[in-house]
Amino acid sequence: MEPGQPGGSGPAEPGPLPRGVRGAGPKASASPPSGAEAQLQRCAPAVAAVLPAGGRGERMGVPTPKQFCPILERPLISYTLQALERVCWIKDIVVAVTGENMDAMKDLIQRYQHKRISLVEAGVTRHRSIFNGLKALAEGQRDAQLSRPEVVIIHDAVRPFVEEDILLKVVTAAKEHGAAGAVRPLVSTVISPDADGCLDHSLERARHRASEMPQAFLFDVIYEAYQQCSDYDLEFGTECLQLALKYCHIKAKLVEGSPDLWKVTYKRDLYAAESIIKERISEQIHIVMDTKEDEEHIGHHFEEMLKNELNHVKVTSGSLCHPGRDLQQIILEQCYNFICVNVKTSEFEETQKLLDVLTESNISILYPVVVISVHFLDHKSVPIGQKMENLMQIREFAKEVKKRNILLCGLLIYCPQEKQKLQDSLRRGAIIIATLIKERNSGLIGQLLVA
Ligand SMILES: Nc1ccn([C@@H]2O[C@H](COP(=O)(O)OP(=O)(O)OP(=O)(O)O)[C@@H](O)[C@H]2O)c(=O)n1
Ligand SMILES: O=C(CO)[C@H](O)[C@H](O)COP(=O)(O)O
Repeated sequence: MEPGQPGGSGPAEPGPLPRGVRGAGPKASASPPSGAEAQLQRCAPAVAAVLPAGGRGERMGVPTPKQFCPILERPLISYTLQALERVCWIKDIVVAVTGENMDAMKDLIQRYQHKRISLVEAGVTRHRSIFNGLKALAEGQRDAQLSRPEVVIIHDAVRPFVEEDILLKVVTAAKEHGAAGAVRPLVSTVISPDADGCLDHSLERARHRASEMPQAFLFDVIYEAYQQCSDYDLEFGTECLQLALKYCHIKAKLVEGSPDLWKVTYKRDLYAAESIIKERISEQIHIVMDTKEDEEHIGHHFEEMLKNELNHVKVTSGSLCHPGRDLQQIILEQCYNFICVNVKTSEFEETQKLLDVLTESNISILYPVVVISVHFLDHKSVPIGQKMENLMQIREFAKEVKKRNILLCGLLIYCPQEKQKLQDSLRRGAIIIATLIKERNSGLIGQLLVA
């Protein structure tokens, strides 16, 4: 499966090529390149990325280094790798990891099927870790799989929301200026204290910027800078752009980045990152119904209700047994939320079919997929005791599919004959569904909620 953006709104589409950047979009790989593309590819620089991931995350205050802290049960660094590897014109991604985390990193690469990754040993400071990554590229290490790139991107492993757009901008600017980096307006004013802890002076906020990542450099420039720089720089420096200026006289081009480029540093940043990811993977819901025949059935009113109530998300619908919108296509679009509306039976036949398709697709490797099996309780239903007995099987199904990162819940909608009361039940059902999808709470799996 091709990884997409971190919780992104769509599949990993290759973007435009930076002027002179070698790329291999679907067109380039499927058919011979056109004249212009071929020329572009010939004069294009090779681009690699170095990700320092050897820190201890002391400010986070937890024993696990923050790059390995789980977000929706997947380590933070995996989201960053996913964001970089979806950019097809980045040829190699070199990650600097400490010896003690090397095996964990290798497992992670295998488990989440990351591609184009090489590992190097981290250094005791961030600059030393980056330098180790650059050396591996310069020397074409890793069994000659790596080659010296023309442009190198440096990006912190703990900034998971980096988009292709900003990578393209910094690489293009680096090609022209020698170095480039993403910046943001300052949130707070920067002040200098004197030796007594009193205000010495403050900086004019509008004239300064916060330096973020990604940054990009002509490889020869940054490698030279790291070779030249002092032990003091390697020990206490925090700014790669400064090294390029100090040792190679290259004035980096500063590029405005998005607010999502912030660095996960404190515990609250993990919660913020989780919220962003949850929001992004909740943008689409697909409804599957076990019949399309009985147009008057309550199931169709419920589908309408969902479409009205969840109007901030894209709601699509289809059936597993009738030709309609192809489920495979929906999965390719990276939909992570499915509602199975069971009209015909009180069994899980249709839900089971849906779970089989989802399991086979591997879509849940990267994000937890929510499946809600909806059932109706009306005056025509089989005796309630029997119905409940059937529905309680959901516990077993849920336990089984949780192993595949699928979160299955049941929803029983009570259907009184009075129209207004029925509408209220359906609306409550829609609200429960919206909450289950938004929260993605694995504590609720296997529960049968009643609306
Ligand atoms: N010796 C180090 C120190 C830091 N980093 C990496 O540099 C990035 C940014 O550094 P920072 O946020 O300071 O990370 P930590 O050093 O882990 O955090 P802290 O300062 O809170 O300990 C992180 O991806 C971190 O893993 C690294 O590769 N090698
Ligand atoms: O801020 C930065 C811009 O250059 C770097 O991204 C880096 O994260 C700084 O690391 P540290 O928090 O260890 O100083």
